[in-house]
Amino acid sequence: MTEIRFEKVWKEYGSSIVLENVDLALADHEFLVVIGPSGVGKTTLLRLLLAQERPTRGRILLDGREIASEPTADRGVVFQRYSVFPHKSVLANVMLGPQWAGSPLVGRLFGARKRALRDQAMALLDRVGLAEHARKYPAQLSGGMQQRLALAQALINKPKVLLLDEPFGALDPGSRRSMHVLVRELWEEQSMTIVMVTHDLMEAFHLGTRVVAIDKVRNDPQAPERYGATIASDFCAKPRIVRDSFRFEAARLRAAAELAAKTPLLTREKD
Ligand SMILES: Nc1ncnc2c1ncn2[C@@H]1O[C@H](COP(=O)(O)OP(=O)(O)OP(=O)(O)O)[C@@H](O)[C@H]1O
Repeated sequence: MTEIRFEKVWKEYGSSIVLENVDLALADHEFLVVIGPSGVGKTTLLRLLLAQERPTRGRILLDGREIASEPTADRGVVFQRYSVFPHKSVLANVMLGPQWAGSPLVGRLFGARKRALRDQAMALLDRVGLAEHARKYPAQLSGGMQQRLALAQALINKPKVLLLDEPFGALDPGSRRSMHVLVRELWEEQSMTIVMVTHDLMEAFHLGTRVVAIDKVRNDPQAPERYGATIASDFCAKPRIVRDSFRFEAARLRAAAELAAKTPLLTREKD
């Protein structure tokens, strides 16, 4: 069970308000996609969930408890790029997190523990289609393969929540499609909650069980930092049985068209 709750969350940097009064409740095993214009605060929302940032007001609860002030293994993350270590082999990249967690002083495990971790990492690499590339280095992999590696790296800790920050943004359409399938399968198999940021509206509605748009509902052109962004619309595709029905498909297309009609909301660049 993993429930996430944002309660009147604000994030301010000095006098600049990035997020204001964000209220959001996520049920267990939700696949939430967050969309919104560039610079509005989507990554900030993810960083708050990761505990890389603290709310300046309000609180974030994970299963009823305020989230730890340090990032912990129950939340994995995949960024658009650069989330793998270039000087480590594919296999070593996947083993790295648990090695540091199991041996904080030297970052290495030995004997049976190391063998068990290696088996686990190889099984995961097999699952994401990289088993035969285990000895290669990230620079020898395609962009799509590097993102598969980043996924394996995040999943080795069995996170309750997987955070994806535009994970497919740099991929060609073919790699994107195969990553969509993989992420949906992993989400089903591992019963995780996923929170993903994307700029791609169709991707959002294709993958998510729920899509929220964040934007500034109040705006002061003279002082753009005076107001923060909050949840501007929330499309919930539930119950899940409806999700795959024609009725859902019609609703999904309608909602996507409505949001697309608000194109300025999604394409407006930061002033
Ligand atoms: N550490 C920080 N100090 C000050 N301002 C910050 C800090 N981190 C983020 N911001 C500001 O917060 C705002 C939101 O940034 P954020 O990266 O969350 O936007 P985003 O919606 O993810 O943008 P994009 O879609 O372009 O990636 C930006 O105006 C950014 O300059």
